[in-house]
Amino acid sequence: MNITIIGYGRMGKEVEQIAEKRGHTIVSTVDPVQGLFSELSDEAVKDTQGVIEFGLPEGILDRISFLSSRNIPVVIGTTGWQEQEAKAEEIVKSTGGALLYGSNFSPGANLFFRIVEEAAGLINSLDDYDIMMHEYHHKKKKDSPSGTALTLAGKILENLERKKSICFDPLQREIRDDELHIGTVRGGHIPGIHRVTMDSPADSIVLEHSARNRSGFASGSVIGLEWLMEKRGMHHADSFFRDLMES
Ligand SMILES: NC(=O)C1=CN([C@@H]2O[C@H](COP(=O)(O)OP(=O)(O)OC[C@H]3O[C@@H](n4cnc5c(N)ncnc54)[C@H](OP(=O)(O)O)[C@@H]3O)[C@@H](O)[C@H]2O)C=CC1
Ligand SMILES: O=C(O)C1=N[C@H](C(=O)O)C[C@H](O)C1
Repeated sequence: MNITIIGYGRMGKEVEQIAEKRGHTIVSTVDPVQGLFSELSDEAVKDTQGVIEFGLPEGILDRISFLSSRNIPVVIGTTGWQEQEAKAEEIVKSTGGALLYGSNFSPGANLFFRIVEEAAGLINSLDDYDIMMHEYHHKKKKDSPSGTALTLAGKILENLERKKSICFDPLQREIRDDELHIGTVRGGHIPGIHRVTMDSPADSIVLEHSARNRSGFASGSVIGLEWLMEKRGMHHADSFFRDLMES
């Protein structure tokens, strides 16, 4: 398949390598500084069959609208735009395009989401256990908490009745029993660690997903684009990984 990469930074370059290994061709890159094209245009996508974006949230709805109205399927890994998801869905629906969005495209993290959902559900009847989250990322990361942490938190809130909302730093008060605290740390070169701790007076259970590098994120996004080619509408990575894990 002929692919355009939007956002030619750490992830864009990793996607290029993995896509080529899977037999695809990168026909263009769009990035204000490092791309063959500095912005999305008809010229940038003239030979393109599908797009993978790992960029910044600014202008994301314009890019979705551009691609969807030209019937070019797009996989979006960019995080930090969750409040615009409903609008994106409307755009894709009204223009008849195809979009796959996920805060974390690594198969391991998606397996982790399912394990955490199950664990959160199990402690519904074990009131002694509180639950909390930590995430660690490299110092260049722009959004906080990470998209993955917000996805995980959403899954915990859906499955554990006593948690009703999320809170994160700065924290200058006690945690309420119905709050899920997310601690975020930035530093060094960490590709991404997400930890869920269930803590009781007697013991502590720690579940953790730790990315060794960015290859998992990139390969999931490329396989996600292959999956999306047959589809229309806006899809969440959950549906894609459910298909992958259950096939
Ligand atoms: N879903 C997933 O599995 C994963 C998601 N991510 C997310 O992907 C995003 C990118 O991460 P990463 O590659 O590490 O970040 P980088 O900063 O290395 O790369 C982002 C690139 O996008 C460029 N860019 C900014 N605005 C635009 C635009 N409008 N059009 C095209 N390109 C643009 C940036 O240019 P400039 O630097 O000049 O601004 C930069 O080169 C983040 O949101 C991150 O959270 C990361 C890993 C996995
Ligand atoms: O910016 C990153 O690096 C990552 N971003 C994603 C997120 O915000 O969850 C996925 C992964 O954790 C790496």
